[in-house]
Amino acid sequence: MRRDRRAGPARRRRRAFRRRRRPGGGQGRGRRAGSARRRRLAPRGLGGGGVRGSLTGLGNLGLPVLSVAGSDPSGGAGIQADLKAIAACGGYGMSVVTALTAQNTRGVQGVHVPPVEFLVQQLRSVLSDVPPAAIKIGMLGSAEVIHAVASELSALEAAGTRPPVVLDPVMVATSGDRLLTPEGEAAMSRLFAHVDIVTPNAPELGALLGDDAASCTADLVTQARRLAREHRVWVLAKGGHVPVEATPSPGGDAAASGSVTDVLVSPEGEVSSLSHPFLNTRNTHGTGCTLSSALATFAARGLGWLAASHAATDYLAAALAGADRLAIGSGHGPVNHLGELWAGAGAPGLGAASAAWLRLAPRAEATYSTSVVAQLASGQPDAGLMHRYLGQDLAYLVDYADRLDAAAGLAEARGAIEDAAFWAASATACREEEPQLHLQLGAEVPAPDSVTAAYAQHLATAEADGYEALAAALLPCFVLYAEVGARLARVLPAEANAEARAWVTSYADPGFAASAAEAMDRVDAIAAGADEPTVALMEAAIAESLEREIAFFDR
Ligand SMILES: Nc1ncnc2c1ncn2[C@@H]1O[C@H](COP(=O)(O)OP(=O)(O)OP(=O)(O)O)[C@@H](O)[C@H]1O
Ligand SMILES: Cc1ncc(CO)c(N)n1
Repeated sequence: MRRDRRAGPARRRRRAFRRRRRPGGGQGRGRRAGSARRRRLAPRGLGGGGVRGSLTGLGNLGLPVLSVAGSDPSGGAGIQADLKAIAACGGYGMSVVTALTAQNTRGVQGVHVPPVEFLVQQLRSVLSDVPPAAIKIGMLGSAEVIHAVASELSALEAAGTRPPVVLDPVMVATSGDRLLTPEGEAAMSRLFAHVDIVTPNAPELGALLGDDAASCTADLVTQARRLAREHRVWVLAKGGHVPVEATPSPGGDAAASGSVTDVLVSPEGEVSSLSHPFLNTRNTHGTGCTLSSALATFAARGLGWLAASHAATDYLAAALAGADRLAIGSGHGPVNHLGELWAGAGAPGLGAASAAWLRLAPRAEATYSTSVVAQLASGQPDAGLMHRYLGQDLAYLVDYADRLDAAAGLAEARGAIEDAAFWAASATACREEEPQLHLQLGAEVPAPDSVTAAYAQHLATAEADGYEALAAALLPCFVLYAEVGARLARVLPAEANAEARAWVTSYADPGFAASAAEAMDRVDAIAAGADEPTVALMEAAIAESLEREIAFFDR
C-alpha cells in the first residue's frame, strides 16, 4: 500500500519495538541458586537484592554489574552491548576492557590486546571502590589475559568477596572472525573453577570438550551435561547455531516458524530447556554478549540461575524481535537493547502515534506468520494466493485513496495546508503509482471480499469520528508496509521468484519509507494538538487498522 514517493527532507527514522514481556520467566524461584562452591566462597549476605537494594533506594535496581570484555566500536557486541543490556535489565553497568577490536556489522578487521598489567590495574581500580553485585566475563583475547583474570577472581575468593560470575567463553564472532588465540581456547577452562555459570554457543561448547559442535538439541544437552559435570559449574548452552527445530505454525510454512532452544544444566546435571520462536533476522550481532550480561544482571538482582536464565532469554527474545526496527550497518546488525523500555515507558520526544505503534509491536509480529507475508519471505509465494491478495489490495486501494482525499479535505478545512498536501499527494500515488505493481503482477480488481469490506468499513467509521481518528486509521497501512518491505528485503532468498522480488523491492523503497516516516510524524503532530479522549480514539483506530492489515495478509 504504497503512498507518496516524494523524497522529502531527511526524516527521523521510524522505529517500533517490542513491549516489555513479563520478567522472570515465571519461575518464581527468587533466591539465588548458585553452586555449592559459590555459596562457600562468597558467604556474605547473598539473599538477593534486598539488603543492597535498600541501600541504593531503588529496590533491587541500579546494582553495579561489571563487564570484563572486549570493545566493539560499532556498538552491537562486546562491552557496548553489555552496558546497554545491563542498563535495560535494571543494573548499573561498569566495564573493564580486555581487548580493543576494530569491527563493524560486517566483521572484525583488527584486534589489539593491551598489556595485561593495564587490565589488572583497571580491575583493581574498580573492584577496590565499587564491589560489583555480579561480573560478566566476555572476550579475553589471549591465554595471558585468561590467567590474569583467573588470579584476580581467585583473590576475590580468598577475601570472600567474589560475587556471582558469568563466563561467556567468546572464541569466534558472529561473522566467523576469531576473537581468542588457540592457546587461549586451550586455557579457557582454567577460569571454570572461578565462575558460577558458563554460556557457550554450540561451536564453543564443542571446542571446550574437544568435540564437534552439536547439530541438534539432544547433542547440545549431552555436551552441556558433560561440561557441567566435569567442572562442577552451571552451563547455559546456547542454541543459536543449532539448526532450527520446526514447530507447527498456524500460518502454514511461515518464515518465523520453528524454535531456538537454549539448555541450562546445573552442576548436578539437572536439565532445563528454554525455547523461543526462531526469528528470521540477520540482526544477531552480539546476542551472546547481550544474553550473558542480562544473566549477570538478573543474578545481581537476586534471581537463581534458572529464573535468571528465563528472564535473560526472555529479554533477549524481545530485543531480537525489535532488532529489525533498528537499521544499523549493512551486515549483521545489533539487537534492540532498549526497545522494550522505549515502548513501555516512552522515550523522550516520542509522539502519541509513535508510542502507540511501539506498544503494538508484539502484535505486529503476527504479520510475519500470515500466509501472504510468510510466502513472500520464502521467495516462492503461491501464484493463486498472490493473485487473490493483490486483487483485493487493488480493490482496497480504490477506497483507501478516497479516504486519503477525505483526510486532505478535512485538513484543508482546518487550515493544515501541509497535511492536506501530504494526504492528497498520497491519494494520487495510491491511484496512479501503486497499482502499477499489482497490474504488472497480473492482478484484476474483484468485488471486495469480507476482509476488504471490513477494512473499508473501519476507515469509514474513523472518518465519521473526525480528522484525528481518520489520520490515525490511515497510518498503519503506510508504516506496516514499510516495515514489512524493509524486513523482507533483508531476508529474501537469492533465488526468490520475480513476483516476490517485485513486491519486496517496491515496499522496501527508501522513498516509501520516507513517506511512512512522514505520515507518522504528521499523525504524531495531530495527536499533540488533540485532547485526551481524541488521542484515545486515535490509538484505538491505529490498533484496529493493524488488526485489519494482519487479516488482509492472511488469506
Ligand atoms: N534467529 C534467532 N531467533 C531467536 N533466538 C536466537 C536467534 N539467534 C540466536 N538466538 C538466541 O540468542 C542467544 C545467543 O545464541 P547464539 O548461539 O547465537 O550465541 P553466540 O554465537 O554466542 O552469539 P553471538 O552472535 O553474540 O556470537 C541464544 O539465547 C539464542 O537462543
Ligand atoms: C568485542 C566482542 N566481544 C564479543 C563478540 C562476540 O559476539 C564480538 N563480536 N566482539
